[in-house]
Amino acid sequence: MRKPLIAANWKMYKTPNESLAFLKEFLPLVENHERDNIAIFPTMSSLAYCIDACKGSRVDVGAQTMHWLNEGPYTGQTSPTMLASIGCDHILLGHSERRIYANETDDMVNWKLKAALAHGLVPIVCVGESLEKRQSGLTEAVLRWQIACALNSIRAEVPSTITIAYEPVWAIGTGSTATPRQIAEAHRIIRREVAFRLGQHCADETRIIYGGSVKPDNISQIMAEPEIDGCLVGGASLDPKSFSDIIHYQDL
Ligand SMILES: O=C(CO)COP(=O)(O)O
Repeated sequence: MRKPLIAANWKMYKTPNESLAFLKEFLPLVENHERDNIAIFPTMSSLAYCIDACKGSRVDVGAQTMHWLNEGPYTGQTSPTMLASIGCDHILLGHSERRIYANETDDMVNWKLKAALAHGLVPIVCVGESLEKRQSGLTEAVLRWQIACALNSIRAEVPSTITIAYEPVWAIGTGSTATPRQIAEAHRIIRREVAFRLGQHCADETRIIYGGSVKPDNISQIMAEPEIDGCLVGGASLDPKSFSDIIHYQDL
């Protein structure tokens, strides 16, 4: 069935030296951890160093964004070919901070998802409603729309490599985590939409993870919901001990 994924999104934190110092402490802490997949998403400048440092470990490494084309006159961009060529195997797509601050549209997320699948990168597609949309009763409409756009003209593949991250914008970096019930409800909406687009079999295999103020002290309640297949952690993943505690939540 769906093996959980616990992932760290480091956003714009950590120089290469700081990333390597993190890994030096963190990798021994998760050496024998087999229950979950583990991934880290460092900044572009740390990516190649982290890929090298994680070789032979249980930790996968991905980029936080990419362009959808292989090359071209696009200053500042990195292509899927370039990521694959340095051994990068995961890619975060459509994070709300990219949608808000880099004007990433639903169409771009769809193009990037197609490019990721074509290059064998494991995509994590982020969706989630703003506080305003939730308060207007539009959570379901937003989630269905974002999923429908992201999956537009994508063919179902079994086994499915697509992971969806439900990240309500109002819970990111705010300390106000969504309740396990709210998360489970959103995950059911997402899975129904994936089933509608790609078929039930594919939807059953699609991992849906949660992100938004996940911490060592709330991870157990979140993971207790069977709908929740893992977490995407921001702030609390920057410290090796804290991220390791999140991963080992069942053992603490
Ligand atoms: O955006 C997130 C992960 O992608 C969540 O960030 P925080 O865990 O800092 O709320």
